[in-house]
Order: sequence, then structure tokens, then C-alpha cells
Amino acid sequence: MAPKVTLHYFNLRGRAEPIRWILAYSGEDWTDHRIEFSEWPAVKSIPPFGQLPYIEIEGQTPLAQAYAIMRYLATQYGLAGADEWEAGEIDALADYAAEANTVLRPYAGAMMAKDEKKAQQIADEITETTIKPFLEKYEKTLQNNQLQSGGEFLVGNKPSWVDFVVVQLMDETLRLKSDLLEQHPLLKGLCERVHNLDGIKDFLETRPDTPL
Ligand SMILES: N[C@@H](CCC(=O)N[C@@H](CS)C(=O)NCC(=O)O)C(=O)O
Repeated sequence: MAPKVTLHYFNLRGRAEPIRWILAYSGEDWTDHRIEFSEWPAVKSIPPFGQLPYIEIEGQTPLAQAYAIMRYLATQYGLAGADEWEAGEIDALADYAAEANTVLRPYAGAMMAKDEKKAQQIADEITETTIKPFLEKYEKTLQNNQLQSGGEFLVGNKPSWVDFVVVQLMDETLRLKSDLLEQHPLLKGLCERVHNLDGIKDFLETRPDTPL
């Protein structure tokens, strides 16, 4: 039996959500520890860089930084590509998604400040401009991968952690604009496939409803 993982994050989807999907997919027992904002000042000194998310695994020192955590867990659970080249391709697509997530951050800031008018204004702007090129690139990646390897995921012919990162990004942008994927059928199909993977389907049905 693999040592049990505890994931610490706020009670939000945010940076932890694709980590949760990796853990849910793994079929292993894990703990989804959600920290309230009121508790945070008292525990901020615990994680390595004073930030969330971080994970604890029995017998190890804590591991922080969302992408480092995902890479580590994905390697444990067969979600990090078939070889080192695929692992590199996965990293590249994940780093590209990190840029798209940066675009979404002002929206998250406005939501956290409970300024819904400003959040809506930001959502309208970014969905009309900055998000579209990301969608086009991911749609093209899926098209190329289908031609090259017959795969229905972003890299190779099985799911990897970057599928989870990109589908979460799609989920978040769909909350801003519900018809965003109408012109991107392959991305829409990827979202459905990932949402229905073993472990992830159950997790999505039972996760807490949070604003971000
Ligand atoms: N590069 C880090 C960034 C982590 C980060 O900014 N975490 C935020 C929450 S999303 C946080 O801990 N904020 C509270 C604080 O810094 O006190 C990662 O990807 O994990």
C-alpha cells in the first residue's frame, strides 16, 4: 500500500484542484485538508514557502509548489507520460497553461474582494481577447496528437496530469463564458473524457461547492 498523502489548501478549487484530481484518479486513500482563511495566519509558517498548496506524505518532509507536487504524484500514479520525451511535452503544455492561469488571476482577485461587477467586467474582457489563443493552441495540440498517435488526450494515448490542468482551466473559463468551447470540439471532448475518468467522476460529484 502506498503511503497516505495529505493535501493542504484553502477551501477553493484554485491551484489545488488538478492535484485533487490526480489523487482521486490514483484510487489510493488520501486526505483533502481544506484550511479556512481564519485559520491561515496561525499555520502559515508550516509549509516550506509559507504558501498553499503543499502535500505531506508519511515519512517525508512536506512538498510545496503546485506543479512540483503534480509532477511528483503523476510519476507515482502513471500520469507523467510513457517516456521522458512525453514527460517533456507534458511539462511544456503545463507551463503554457500556467500563463493562461495568470490571465485569470485578476478575475480571481476581484471575486475574492467580492467585487462582482469588476469580476464580470474582467471576465468579459479576458474571454474575448486573451483566452482565445490558448484554446486554439490546445485544440491544435489535440488534433496533432490524434493524427500522430491516435490519442484522445493531449500527449500520447493515455491521460496525463496536463490533461487535468488544462481541463480545470477550461472548467474555470466556462464559468466565465458558457459557450466558450463551441468552436473547439476536441477540447470539449477532452473535458468530457477527463470528467468521466474513474475516481475523478466521483470526486466531482461530491466536492464542496466553492466560488473559485
Ligand atoms: N508558486 C506557488 C504559488 C502558491 C500561492 O501563491 N499560493 C497562494 C494561494 S493560491 C497562497 O498560499 N496565498 C496565501 C499566502 O501567500 O499567504 C504554487 O504554484 O504553488
